[in-house]
Amino acid sequence: MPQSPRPTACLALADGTLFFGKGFGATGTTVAELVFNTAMTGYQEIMTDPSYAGQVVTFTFPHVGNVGANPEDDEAADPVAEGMVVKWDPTEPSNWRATESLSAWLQKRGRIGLGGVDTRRLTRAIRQQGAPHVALSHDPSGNFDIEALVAKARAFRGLVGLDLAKDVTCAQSYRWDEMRWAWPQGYARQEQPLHRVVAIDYGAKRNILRSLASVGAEVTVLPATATAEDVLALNPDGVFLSNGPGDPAATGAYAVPMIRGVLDRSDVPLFGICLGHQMLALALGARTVKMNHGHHGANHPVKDLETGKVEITSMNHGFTVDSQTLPVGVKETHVSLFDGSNCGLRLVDRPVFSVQYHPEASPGPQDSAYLFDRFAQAMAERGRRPSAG
Ligand SMILES: NC(=O)CC[C@H](N)C(=O)O
Repeated sequence: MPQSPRPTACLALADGTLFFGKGFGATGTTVAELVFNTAMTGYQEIMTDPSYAGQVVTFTFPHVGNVGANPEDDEAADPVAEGMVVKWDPTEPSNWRATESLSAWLQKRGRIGLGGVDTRRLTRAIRQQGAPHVALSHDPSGNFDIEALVAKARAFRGLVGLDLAKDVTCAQSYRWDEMRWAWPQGYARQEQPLHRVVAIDYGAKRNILRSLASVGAEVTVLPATATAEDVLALNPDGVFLSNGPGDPAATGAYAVPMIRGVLDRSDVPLFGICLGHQMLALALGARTVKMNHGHHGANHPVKDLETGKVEITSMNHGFTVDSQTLPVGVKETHVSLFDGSNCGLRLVDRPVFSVQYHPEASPGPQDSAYLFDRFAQAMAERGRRPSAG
């Protein structure tokens, strides 16, 4: 597609590197951390994943925008990522589910897009600099104050120490009652609720809640700041800790006491995903650290250390659990085959476990869906014990 002669969007990295291209979506300027995502499908799910709060996403897959946007693929009510950077100008949608173009969808929801960028060069910069701070600006006039943009990027504080879960969590508790299955074809599912699950929403993706419902959970979602008393008052069969944005150590200020309270005062199975995994690790006494450029994609190989099986996973994280700090009684269960970083843990003596990746996929492969079954099985086993409940 021919490029407009005058660029209408600009991405300024804090080191002064500039990328110009064609703006789409909303106009304006935003500052954020910049990451790249290698998934070949699912840009709408990625943009609406609440874990991307405070971040702009560069898509390494070159064709983005070609299936438009639709009301079914949202992982949250609105896009949460601050903006997106793509190689080509988004094309008109060509898909039977599309109800609007990517550009119109972003514009209505106040999110900025930049197209026509050499995303391979940009991705190399992200790898070398380690998730740089950026200012992204879309202005149809094409008049950019470059120095001001670079200064804005430099002034951005970054995600370390930032609790963003409180910004994306639900305002009040609710029951998940959508009658849609996480895996419409080819995967076993339960039609009747068998277990009561309390899910703490740090920025939960919808397909996680669907996945819990698919294995027979009646899911009550509580806001991020729920206490152990709030959780235990609902007498759950299992507790779930969701994914979410920001620094786990910051969110842990209120999440860790809740998790500790639940662990100390009950024997309910507990399952965590991504931010939930990191906060469970913190509650057990381990440490989390910021990664260089993180893991964001749908092609990350992970080894299950207990079965020896490799699963291809969906990932989106910029912090990681330092496995060297896992205390006695906590077993590392999964590792990344890309860089050996921790991808899962469990308590040796009770059904409390978590993974760094996204078994609900959306987008991504469904290799790890067995983890939801494992959670359901743990709840069923506890229910069979005479002392349970
Ligand atoms: N997907 C997630 O839950 C992300 C967790 C955390 N915000 C991180 O970046 O590591």
